[in-house]
Amino acid sequence: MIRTSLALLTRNFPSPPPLLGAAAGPHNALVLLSSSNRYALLSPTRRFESTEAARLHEDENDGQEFDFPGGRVPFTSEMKFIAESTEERVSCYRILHENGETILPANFKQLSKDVMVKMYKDMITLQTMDTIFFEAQRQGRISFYLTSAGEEAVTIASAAALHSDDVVLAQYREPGVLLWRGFGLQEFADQVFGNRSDYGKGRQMPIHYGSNLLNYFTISSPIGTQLPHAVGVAYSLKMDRKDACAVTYFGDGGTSEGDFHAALNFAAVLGAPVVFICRNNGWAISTSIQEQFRSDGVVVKGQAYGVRSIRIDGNDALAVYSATRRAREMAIAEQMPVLIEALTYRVGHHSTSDDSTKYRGVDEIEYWKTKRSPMDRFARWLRNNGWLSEEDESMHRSTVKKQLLQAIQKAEKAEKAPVSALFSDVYDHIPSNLHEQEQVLRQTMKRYPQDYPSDVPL
Ligand SMILES: Cc1ncc(C[n+]2csc(CCOP(=O)(O)OP(=O)(O)O)c2C)c(N)n1
Ligand SMILES: [K+]
Repeated sequence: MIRTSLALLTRNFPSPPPLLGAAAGPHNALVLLSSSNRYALLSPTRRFESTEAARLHEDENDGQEFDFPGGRVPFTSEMKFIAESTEERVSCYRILHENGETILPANFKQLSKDVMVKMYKDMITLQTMDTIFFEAQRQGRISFYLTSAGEEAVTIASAAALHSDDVVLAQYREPGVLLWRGFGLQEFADQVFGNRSDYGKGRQMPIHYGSNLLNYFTISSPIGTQLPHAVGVAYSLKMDRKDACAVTYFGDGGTSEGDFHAALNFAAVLGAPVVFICRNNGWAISTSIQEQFRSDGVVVKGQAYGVRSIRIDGNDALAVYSATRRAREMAIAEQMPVLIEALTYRVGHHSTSDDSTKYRGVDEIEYWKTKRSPMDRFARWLRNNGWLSEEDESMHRSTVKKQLLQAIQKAEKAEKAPVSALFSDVYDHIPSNLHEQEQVLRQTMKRYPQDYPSDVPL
């Protein structure tokens, strides 16, 4: 098999790149790795072989259908364009009523109390972090912050459904996932204060968290870049035959980036085990979803790329948890991507640099905050089950608040990373142009000390 494919490769590439190895790829295709880091996919499937049998069949059915790569295509004499939309919108999977009662598939009682209670407590922690860090920014102690308010269930309930080996590539409004995985309050505080203990050594804006230990790629600001990266990660998990998947998060705005479309297609074609989770929260800064797309949201885009998809109520923690768990199982067992569109709402401003009342009504925000809160709904269900008491909840709230204030004090006092850290960690041997830049920076800092922070060690 390998020999045949190598022969094929040699035929198709006049001077093939030196081969480093071969591995089984999707649909038993062979993946050949070359030293130029390119690979060729040699599919053993009969793509363009319109077989004798198929041609005979065509004759038999009077030319009613024909064989075309991908399957048989029926003919029609009716000139019919595919409609730009369907009459009915794609329905939304939900299992928890606003009143905290489940719309019950009976087996739903199988949920673990510990997992469910931790989910809710992490939502409270996230909410507390958001309140305190937001205030710290308003007090001028940190430069920037961005909350997850209104989207606590999407991130925390989905994180709870994953395994720790699954690799997460998030946008920026998903610290809930990191929190679920065990990132500590001190680690969050060190990052937003950009001190020496921050894993990024203060080189990124606040909220650009990352953790090697917790399989969470460091956030990068440009919208959508994490999507093709996630497909690459998933494909590598596939090649290593790992029992894990990649999970990537993004907003509705992110789906207008080319990277979203490239990633979906790339994932479908390669059979990459990746779960795409779109937080459709209604707004991309000041751009509403009515201005973002004309389609029925995001879920319908999956099918066009050959990706199994579901729309869920992102404010129903149980729906998020169960759909993510199932999506993960399918992605790994069937080695394919799955798309989840979670309908939710960004209750807070886009970030501390935004005032969202300039472009949306206060009524709309209030409605989502009070009538459709993901936390209130989930808390009602937990209380109905006798799994959570008001005392537990308020105790957790005050403990977290105290711990976070301590963490902030420590993070604020901690030394910043030295100037040299700006130039390290990318190259093994620092190139000469970076050495020059470092020298120029140091000279400028000496000449204009008033323009540079005094707490950064030289
Ligand atoms: C490539 C790129 N274009 C524009 C921006 C500026 N920008 C930052 S956040 C954002 C909105 C993204 O909205 P969405 O993906 O819906 O996520 P949300 O903020 O609603 O969670 C934009 C346009 C950016 N960071 N990167
Ligand atoms: K990104």
